[in-house]
Amino acid sequence: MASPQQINNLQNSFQSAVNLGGSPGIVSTSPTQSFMSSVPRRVSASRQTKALKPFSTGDIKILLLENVNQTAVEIFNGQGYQVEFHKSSLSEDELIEKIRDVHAVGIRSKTRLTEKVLKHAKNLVVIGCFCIGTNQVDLDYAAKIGVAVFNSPFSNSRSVAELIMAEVISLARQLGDRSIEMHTGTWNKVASKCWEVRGKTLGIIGYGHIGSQLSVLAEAFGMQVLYYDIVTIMALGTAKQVSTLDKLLSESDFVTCHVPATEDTKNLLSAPQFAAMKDGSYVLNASRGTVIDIPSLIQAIKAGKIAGTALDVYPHEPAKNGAGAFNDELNSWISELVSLPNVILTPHIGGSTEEAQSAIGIEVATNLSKYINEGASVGSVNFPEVSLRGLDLDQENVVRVLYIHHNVPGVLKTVNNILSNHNIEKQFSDSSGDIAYLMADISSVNQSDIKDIYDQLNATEYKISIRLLY
Ligand SMILES: NC(=O)C1=CN([C@@H]2O[C@H](COP(=O)(O)OP(=O)(O)OC[C@H]3O[C@@H](n4cnc5c(N)ncnc54)[C@H](O)[C@@H]3O)[C@@H](O)[C@H]2O)C=CC1
Ligand SMILES: O=C(O)CCC(=O)C(=O)O
Repeated sequence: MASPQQINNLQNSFQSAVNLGGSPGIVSTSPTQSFMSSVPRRVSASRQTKALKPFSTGDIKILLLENVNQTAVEIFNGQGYQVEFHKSSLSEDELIEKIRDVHAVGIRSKTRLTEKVLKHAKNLVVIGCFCIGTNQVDLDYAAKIGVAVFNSPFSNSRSVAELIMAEVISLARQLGDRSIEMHTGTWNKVASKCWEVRGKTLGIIGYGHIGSQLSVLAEAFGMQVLYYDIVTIMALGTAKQVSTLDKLLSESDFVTCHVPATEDTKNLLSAPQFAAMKDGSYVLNASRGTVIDIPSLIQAIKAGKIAGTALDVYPHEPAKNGAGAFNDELNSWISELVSLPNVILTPHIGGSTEEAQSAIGIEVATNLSKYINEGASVGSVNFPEVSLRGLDLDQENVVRVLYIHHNVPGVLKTVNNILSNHNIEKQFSDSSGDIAYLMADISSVNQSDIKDIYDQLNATEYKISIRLLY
């Protein structure tokens, strides 16, 4: 586990890598019982900017599920937030109960934050997906209720790429089967249908962060790389982009999926696609369980068309670790799948390495803290990206207004009218679809003005949510 010093160093390098300014101080969400409490301000030694801090950070409650890395827990504790940590995901009913009062929730890929669940969140400001995929969250609904969602777009990409590379070789050499045989006392020294990967073609569907990392690794093993993507992407090394999925399928010895879960990628590989593949080729999936039609894959393996598969993700996955959790009640075809030769199954561990988890913990917890403390939404996946530079140390009586609103004409006029008794030091506004986000630093604000500003903004017809930081 990383030491506090290592976490500090990693956090510092993360901050400078993403070039996020601002103060590391303590803040809260909206005026609550501690709204007027005077808390000493903390100041960043390095940036010399004023820490925004409206009221006690003890008010900020963070719910962390699915064994989010301890680096995140330490960052949140360091901010003075109240952290509730769970190793596994929760049932929908438990989640609804727990999400009611929290300001932030941190999840990985299992927890479904649906409209039904989010409707029960009364204080929620931000969601952290401590992973790459965000399909488990209703992003549009979250934006609609003014909740920003952050993820970690690439901290585990290398880990996934390395796992896939290991599986490509394992499938080619039937390592899974040989190992299972040895565990049951069977010595089966065979070379038939076992291959080197050198000179073979790897077909990558989705040439994003993971697909492109994998491309480099595969070439280092002497493989040729083809990729198919819906956007034109510059090839790394001597990889070649192909214009159709069919071309990739018909020319590849190994086909691996690295696309997000969307309506378009649902059953991207099904019976017709398996039929289009080379005889004796292999299929790998470490993206999402919806991307491959597994019953059709089972038929293609049984027919001898596909020589093996490595799967890390499934349409339904157990909520927690434990014996017996992966069974036909979860997905009706599991016993059929496990009975087939050269099938490597892993429990969604593509991104599960110490390096990836620690980096993800730091990245997402830092972004969440910055959003809670300063309102900076840069890097959010469902929100307009807005940030303001930090306040100077000597600026007194300054309030930062965070106003999330419907993207309709007339808002700026109304809001600036409300703020017009004060000096607007700086202001930034951006929109994304129906949602817009305005940040403004206003000066010459007395403590007694704050509640009045809040009430006036709260009464505007366009408002989705408001926070005032000072
Ligand atoms: N097994 C695991 O533990 C992990 C799984 N993942 C999954 O892998 C997915 C991919 O991750 P990244 O490479 O980081 O994402 P990325 O967003 O960097 O790349 C995805 C690529 O897929 C392409 N794409 C989208 N729809 C497509 C379609 N219909 N056909 C072809 N290409 C399409 C995009 O244009 C993009 O280039 C994630 O969305 C996540 O679901 C990510 C990390 C860990
Ligand atoms: O590690 C996890 O829980 C999820 C990994 C994953 O699938 C992702 O990052 O999208």
